[in-house]
Amino acid sequence: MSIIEAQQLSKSYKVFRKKEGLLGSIQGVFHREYKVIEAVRDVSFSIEKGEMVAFLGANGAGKTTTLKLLSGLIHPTTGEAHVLGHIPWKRENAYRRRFSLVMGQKNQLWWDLPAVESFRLHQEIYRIDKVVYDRRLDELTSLLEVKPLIRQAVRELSLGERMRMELIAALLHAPEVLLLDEPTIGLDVVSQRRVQDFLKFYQQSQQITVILTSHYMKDVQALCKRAIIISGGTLRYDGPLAELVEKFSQYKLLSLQFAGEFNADELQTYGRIIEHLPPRVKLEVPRHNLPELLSNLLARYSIEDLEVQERPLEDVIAEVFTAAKTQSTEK
Ligand SMILES: Nc1ncnc2c1ncn2[C@@H]1O[C@H](COP(=O)(O)OP(=O)(O)OP(=O)(O)O)[C@@H](O)[C@H]1O
Repeated sequence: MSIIEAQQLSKSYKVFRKKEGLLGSIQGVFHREYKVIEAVRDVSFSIEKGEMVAFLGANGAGKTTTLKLLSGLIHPTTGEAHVLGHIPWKRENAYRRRFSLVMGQKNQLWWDLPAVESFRLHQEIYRIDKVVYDRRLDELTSLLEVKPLIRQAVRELSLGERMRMELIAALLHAPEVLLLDEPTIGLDVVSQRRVQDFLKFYQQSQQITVILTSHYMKDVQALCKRAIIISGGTLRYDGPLAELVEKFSQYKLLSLQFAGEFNADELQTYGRIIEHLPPRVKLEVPRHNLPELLSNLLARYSIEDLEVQERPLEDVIAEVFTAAKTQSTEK
C-alpha cells in the first residue's frame, strides 16, 4: 500500500464578500454575500515509501491547503486521504507521532526561549525516551551545525539558523512522513544549500517519505525526481521531473560560436536571440525541427562550436503555470 494516498480530494472555503464603502459594510450586516473558493479540486495521487516528491504550483494554487489536509489540520469538503494508513483529519495520536509538517513561514519554536527548551517539550509531547532523545538531538544538531546555538533565545538566531532548529524540532520524534512547505523561503544561497544537503542526506539515510513545496527550483532539482503540479486547485502533471521539461518545453537553447561573419537579423529566422555576444549567440529554437535547423545553420555558416541545452526548469515550470492558468480561465 502507498504511504500517502489522496483520492479526489477537494477543499472549498466559503468567504464573506464585503461590498466597498460604509454603505457596503452596513448592507453586509443585514445581507451577507458569500463566494466559494475551490482551493483544491478532485486531486488524486499516491506516493510510495522513500519517495521525495515536489509539489509545485503558482501562488494560491492549493499546495498549502493540500498539505494541511494531509496533516489533518483541516477537513476536506469531499474526497479521501490516507497517510500511513491513517485518515489525517481523525487526528489520532498514533498518526501525529508518525508525521511532521514544517512550514517555512510559521514558527513552531518558542520565540523567547532557547530552542533546546522547545526540543524538551517535544520530547515530553512525543514521549521520546531520554537516551533516544539525546542521541537524536546530538545527531541532528551536528548534521545541521547548530550545536553551539541551541541554548540561545530563538529570537536572536538568524533566519537560516532558526529554520535549521525548526527542522530539528520536526524530526526529533523520527517521523516517517515529512511534509515540507517552503522550508527554504527567505534563506540566502548558502543556508538554502545547507538545508538541501541536510534534507537529501537525512531522507536517503532514513528512507522517509517527503512532500516538498518550494518556489526555488534549485531545491526541487537537488532533491526530487518526481513532481506534481497543481494550478487553480487542479492536478496538472504528475510524473518524473526530467520528463516535465521534455513534455512541456517546446524550445531548446542553442549556443553557437561563429568562426566567421554572421548576420544577427538573419539568425532570428532560426529562433529567438536571447544572448548576443559576438562571436557567440544563444538562440531559443523550436524543439521539433532542431535537426533540420542545425543542418541548415551548419551549411550556411562557419561554426566553431555549438551546444544544445534544455531550458532552465524555472522557465519551463513558469510556462506550465501560465498555460494551466489560461486553460482554467478559458473554461
Ligand atoms: N482559510 C482560508 N479561507 C479562505 N480561502 C483560503 C483559505 N486558505 C486558503 N485559501 C484560498 O485557497 C487558495 C489556495 O491557497 P493555498 O494557500 O493552498 O495556495 P498555495 O499554493 O500554498 O499558495 P502559495 O504558494 O502562495 O503559498 C487561494 O486562493 C487562497 O486564497
